[in-house]
Amino acid sequence: MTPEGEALLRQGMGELGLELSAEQVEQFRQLHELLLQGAAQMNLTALRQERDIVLKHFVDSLTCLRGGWLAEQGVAGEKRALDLGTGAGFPALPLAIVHPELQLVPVDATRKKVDFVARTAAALGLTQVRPLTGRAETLGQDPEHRERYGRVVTRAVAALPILAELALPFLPVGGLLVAQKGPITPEELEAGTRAAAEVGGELRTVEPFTLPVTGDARTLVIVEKVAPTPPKYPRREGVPNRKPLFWQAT
Ligand SMILES: C[S@@+](CC[C@H](N)C(=O)[O-])C[C@H]1O[C@@H](n2cnc3c(N)ncnc32)[C@H](O)[C@@H]1O
Repeated sequence: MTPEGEALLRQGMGELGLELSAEQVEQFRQLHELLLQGAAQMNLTALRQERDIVLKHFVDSLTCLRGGWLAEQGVAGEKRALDLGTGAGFPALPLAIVHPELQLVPVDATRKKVDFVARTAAALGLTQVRPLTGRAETLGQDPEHRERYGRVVTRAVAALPILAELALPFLPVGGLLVAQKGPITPEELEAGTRAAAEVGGELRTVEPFTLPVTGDARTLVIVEKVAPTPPKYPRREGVPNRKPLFWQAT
């Protein structure tokens, strides 16, 4: 990472209220390098420019900390958080760098992405990160994972009605889904609210905000689990996407 990249990282994190230690900056530098190496070998991320990686992966990932829904309450209560559809490790890896006390389980359906996340976490010394290959539909029905995570965080994975069905089964009553999204339409929000209710969730808050430095529009959606998820959810692999609850598949 260039000195300009490092300055941008510090500026962006500063705007989120995070002051990075020299060790954390070094971990982000390594993450940047490994991401570029990985992207050269496989289809890992569309972002290749340093500025984009710093702002749209690293800083953007940590916007899930807004409001304290994830880490503060997560640390006080249930310490395990699942990152649903982590891809190349976002938000899990930046989150693990700034919150080493959080036990993180990044999950993705694509093995080669999960292998990358596992190798990268090991290289960065992030021993609390335990990546897992699998589909949320299957893991969410597995007693080893169902209702076993205090928080589910997810960035840029699916429309809210789909996320509700995929994420809520992992939470016990009282657990929270923290969904990082771009701008959200009233229709998606309405369908998401209905879908959440169907699987035992209640919308807590919808917070529009802008990404530091770039000013890009983002939304943080928090759903609380208020009742057990009916056993039929999540439906089998592919169905939540093909036939989303209360929502038209696109
Ligand atoms: C657009 S990428 C986003 C990756 C990452 N969260 C980020 O923000 O860079 C969506 C990821 O979700 C994964 N995914 C989508 N549906 C999934 C499911 N049902 N179970 C597990 N992973 C899923 C895909 O394999 C893909 O890697």
